[in-house]
Amino acid sequence: MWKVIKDAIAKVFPMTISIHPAVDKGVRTNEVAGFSGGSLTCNCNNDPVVVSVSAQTAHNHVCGCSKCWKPEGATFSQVAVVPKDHVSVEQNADKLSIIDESAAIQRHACRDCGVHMYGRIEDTNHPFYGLDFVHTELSSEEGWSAPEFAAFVSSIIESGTPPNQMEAIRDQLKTLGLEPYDCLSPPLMDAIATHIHNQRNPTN
Ligand SMILES: N[C@@H](CCC(=O)N[C@@H](CS)C(=O)NCC(=O)O)C(=O)O
Ligand SMILES: [Zn+2]
Ligand SMILES: [Zn+2]
Repeated sequence: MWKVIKDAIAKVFPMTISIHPAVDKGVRTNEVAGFSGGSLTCNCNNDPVVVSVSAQTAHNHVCGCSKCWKPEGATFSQVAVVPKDHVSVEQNADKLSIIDESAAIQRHACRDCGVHMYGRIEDTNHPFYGLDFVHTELSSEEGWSAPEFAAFVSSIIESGTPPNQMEAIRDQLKTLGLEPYDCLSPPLMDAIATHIHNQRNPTN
């Protein structure tokens, strides 16, 4: 009974949550044509890890999965991809360690502040092999590609979001122009399925 009342209250008075600081006040589409990257810096005050990204990112999105790094207070991570040959660690590489060696995306995080500096796929058969995952909010440069959609939205429940807030959160994402999906966006899911089909049906 109490749950029914709580759900009814949540419906009438939807709470707005912090999706991510980069989008909470509206998605800023300040992408610059010809933008060619910048530096990502971890949150350490001393000896920060610095990673150079020498290309524009693609498929920027917010991700609700429990594995992607989120800034303090954010419910979603903001994450984009870039060819791995355009990612290099410039300073304090010794502070990096891989969060989970068995994960498809090997997230290289700063041991001191916990920020994930880049996620790399080592499996050459993976659909996204060759792309690194990066959080462009760690850069002071302006011009990065803007987030386009929200991925793994239902997964925020795994990190503690009450299920009765999901409808309001999906509405909040839609209002921001970030279409919510419970996995990746249809074009990316199609790309994954195409890759799998082609692997199973080699032409030569
Ligand atoms: N429901 C899971 C979803 C995890 C997941 O599949 N995350 C996606 C988006 S980042 C992925 O591709 N993960 C691969 C990996 O973490 O290696 C969770 O929240 O932990
Ligand atoms: Zn750090
Ligand atoms: Zn994720």
